[in-house]
Order: sequence, then C-alpha cells, then structure tokens
Amino acid sequence: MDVYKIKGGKRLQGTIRVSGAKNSAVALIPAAILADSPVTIAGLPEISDVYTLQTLVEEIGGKVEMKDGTMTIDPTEIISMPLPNGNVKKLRASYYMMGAMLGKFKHAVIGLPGGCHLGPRPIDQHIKGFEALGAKVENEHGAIYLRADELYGAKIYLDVVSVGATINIMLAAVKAKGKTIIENAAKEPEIIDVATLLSNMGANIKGAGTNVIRIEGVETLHGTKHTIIPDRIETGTHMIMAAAIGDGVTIDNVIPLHVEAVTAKLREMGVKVEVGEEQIFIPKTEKLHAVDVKTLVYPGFPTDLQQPFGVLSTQAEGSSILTDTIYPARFKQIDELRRMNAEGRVEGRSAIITGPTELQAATVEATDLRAGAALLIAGLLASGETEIHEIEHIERGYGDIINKLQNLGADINKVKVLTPSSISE
Ligand SMILES: CC(=O)N[C@H]1[C@@H](OP(=O)(O)OP(=O)(O)OC[C@H]2O[C@@H](n3ccc(=O)[nH]c3=O)[C@H](O)[C@@H]2O)O[C@H](CO)[C@@H](O)[C@@H]1O
Ligand SMILES: C=C(OP(=O)(O)O)C(=O)O
Repeated sequence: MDVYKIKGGKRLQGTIRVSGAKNSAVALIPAAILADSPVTIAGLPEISDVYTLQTLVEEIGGKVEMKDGTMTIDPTEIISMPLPNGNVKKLRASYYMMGAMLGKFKHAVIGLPGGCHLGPRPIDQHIKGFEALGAKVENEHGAIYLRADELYGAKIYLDVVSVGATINIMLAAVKAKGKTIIENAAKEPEIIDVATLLSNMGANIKGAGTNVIRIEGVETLHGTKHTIIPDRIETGTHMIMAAAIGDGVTIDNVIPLHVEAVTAKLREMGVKVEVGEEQIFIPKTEKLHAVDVKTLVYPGFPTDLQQPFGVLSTQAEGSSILTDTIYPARFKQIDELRRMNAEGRVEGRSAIITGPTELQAATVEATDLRAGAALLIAGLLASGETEIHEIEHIERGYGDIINKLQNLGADINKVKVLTPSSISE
C-alpha cells in the first residue's frame, strides 16, 4: 500500500505550476467522442481520473494516445458498448459518458458513477435533461439505460444549479434536432471550456458561462485541437498552502479571475495576495484572523476548497465558521484533523474551527480528494512525521504533487508500507 510521509514544519518557497483543470479534463475527453475525426487536447493533468477515462474510451473502441499531457482521441471506430461496471465506478465524471454516448448513438448503458463521498449526489437533473430531449431513461441493476429513436431540442430548467447536469445536457444536445435552452445553468469556467471545445468541433452553443445556454443542434462534429484551462481548485489549494506555510510562493499558470472568491477570503484573513496576469504571489503571512466562509456556486467560494481552507483556519486567531451549502456533509476531514490536534467540530452544515493551534503529526486517512488536500497542508504544517493513507483519492485530482511540493522544499515522499492485507496478497 502506498502512503505519503511528510516531515512537517519546513517553510515552502519557490514557484509551483498549476496543471490543467481536472473538472474540465474529465468532460473534454467524453466530449471528444462526439466527433467523427480525431480530437487533440493539450495540457491535461496527469491524474488517475484522466487515465481512467482514457481506459473507458478505449473500452468502447476509441484509439487514444497520451504523451506529455497531450491526448489525441480518435473516435472513428467507437461503438455503442455498454459500460455498466468496472471503471465507471472509479470516478464521478464517468456520468459524462451518458450524455456523450446518448448524443452520439441515441442510446447508452452506463453504470452509476463513483467519485468522492460527500453525502448524497443525485443525478436527477441530468436525467430530467435527457428525458426532455426525448430519451427513455431507466435504472436497471445499478446501470442507467438511455434509449431514444431521435433526440429533439427542448427547453430545460434545472431545479438545482449543477455543473454535471449542465455539461451532460450540452453533450447530449449538441447533435439533437433543433434548439435546446438550458435555464438556471451552472456558470463554472469548466463549462465554458467544454463549450469552447464543442464549438471548435462544429457545435452551435451560445451563453456558456451565463445561466442560460442556447444550443442549436448540428448533424456532425469534427476533430479539432484544444488547450485546457488551468485548474482553479489546484490554484486555490496552493494559495491556501502558501498562506499556511509559505515563505514566498509563486503560483504559475493561473487565471486569477477564476479564484477571485479565494483571493478575497485570504485577504480578509490577512494574507497578502499579489495578483499578476498568469501568476499569483503569496509572501510570508505574519498573522491570520478567523473568517467565516460559505460555499456557493461559481463565482462564489468553491465547495472543493472548503476542506483545505479549514486547515488554514486552524492557524488563524479566533473561531471560523465554514458552511457548505453545496455539500452540507463535506466534513470528513474534521475527524482526521482532530487527530492532528486541530480544534474543530461539525454542527449541521457548518464546521467550527478555532485557532491558532500547533498541529501535530499523526497517521490519517484521505477519506476523499479534498480531505486529502486538507491533510497534505496539515501534514506540511505539523511537527513530526505525518502518514497519509488512502492517497488514491488525492491522485484523482492532483498530478505530480510529490514532485511539485518537493520543489518548494517540502519533505514529502510516497512510500510503500506493509499492512496485514498487503502481506497476505
Ligand atoms: C467532476 C466534477 O466536475 N465534479 C465537480 C462537480 O460535481 P457535480 O457535477 O457532481 O456537482 P453538481 O454541480 O452537479 O452538484 C451541485 C449540487 O447539486 C446537487 N445535484 C446535482 C445534480 C443533480 O442531478 N441533482 C442534484 O440535486 C448536488 O447534490 C449538489 O448539492 O461540481 C461540484 C460542485 O461544484 C464539485 O464539488 C465537483 O468537484
Ligand atoms: C468532488 C470532487 O470530485 P468528483 O466530483 O470527481 O468526485 C472534487 O474535485 O473535489
């Protein structure tokens, strides 16, 4: 079993480069299968979610080459094969294979997705959208069966603002007959990125990035080249890390507009954030004040950064209330942080964290991706050697993280440890 071992307390300094956005990557790859000639995507992050999607595309007959973060997907021999089990359960975004395969073949069988356990994560709005476009959707033995004779454009109002449903409906609608209007659509930058790729493939999409998206269906889509946007959640994670234990850290390959909510909260805490065109510099922070945070849909404070932000709150003077309105139960990291001497408790949909606290090393579990990011930052701060288990969650979202942190001066290594179960294997 692989774990991360971190000897904490080393101040970080230097430049860290952000990879391509996970939540774009995992939608761009399924989008590419809608084309009838090869699509090249540059700047993909080297994360397990990307490799799992590569395998899924290969399972249905796609030819995929990946080198140095550039993936070429040749969809010409893709067939409509059911994907009821296996790799679909390893990540959340396998749900995009529903929209993409429905759009391409008018039918699909895809197992219910995996991904982080953040409390209930229904996909009713995705299904509502597919049904509005004319598909019959049934859940049989844990797989979603989608069937249509033809897909027709429709007006779809999302009852909940959902990134996944917005993108999935776009994927299904780009080749439907007639006009689709998605109202109360999500506005995340990843949605614009996917719409840009689809448009360059020949789709007719207007309004991505606003809450009304209009799509005029086209008959065919063709190959193109696309460069992915930087990961705003990785950017925010490094900003938080730099504020917690940096002695001057430059975060490179950034779109500052995408992290404005994080910048504002850090400044409110007393962090100096120097914003350039494609870089953000965070000098050593002297004193942090507690602040309250409420997660909201974009451009609000992202739920994916609530857990890492909580670690910074352990270093701030006073009590911080972190409320997650998107995933009200996204607080599994609190128990783990308490093992490290943090003072925190969960009340309803909020975590209340009091500081400043000197964190102490412990053996902890990355229960989900961003809990893992939180524990990484906690481990970098804590005195002693922290051991993080279940790191496969972290590696779904942070590519090359050990190298990146070592380059900033962190004492972190990925090591194999023997457990009773690994000995008997
Ligand atoms: C692969 C990917 O892009 N994952 C991101 C995506 O997840 P995901 O696309 O799963 O998140 P959504 O934006 O869909 O979910 C937002 C909220 O809507 C609810 N909901 C969603 C769909 C639905 O059909 N019904 C419903 O009730 C969810 O339970 C949640 O409370 O956005 C989340 C919110 O920014 C991020 O945490 C995830 O990192
Ligand atoms: C929750 C996340 O991912 P996923 O939706 O892929 O589980 C995340 O990126 O924080």
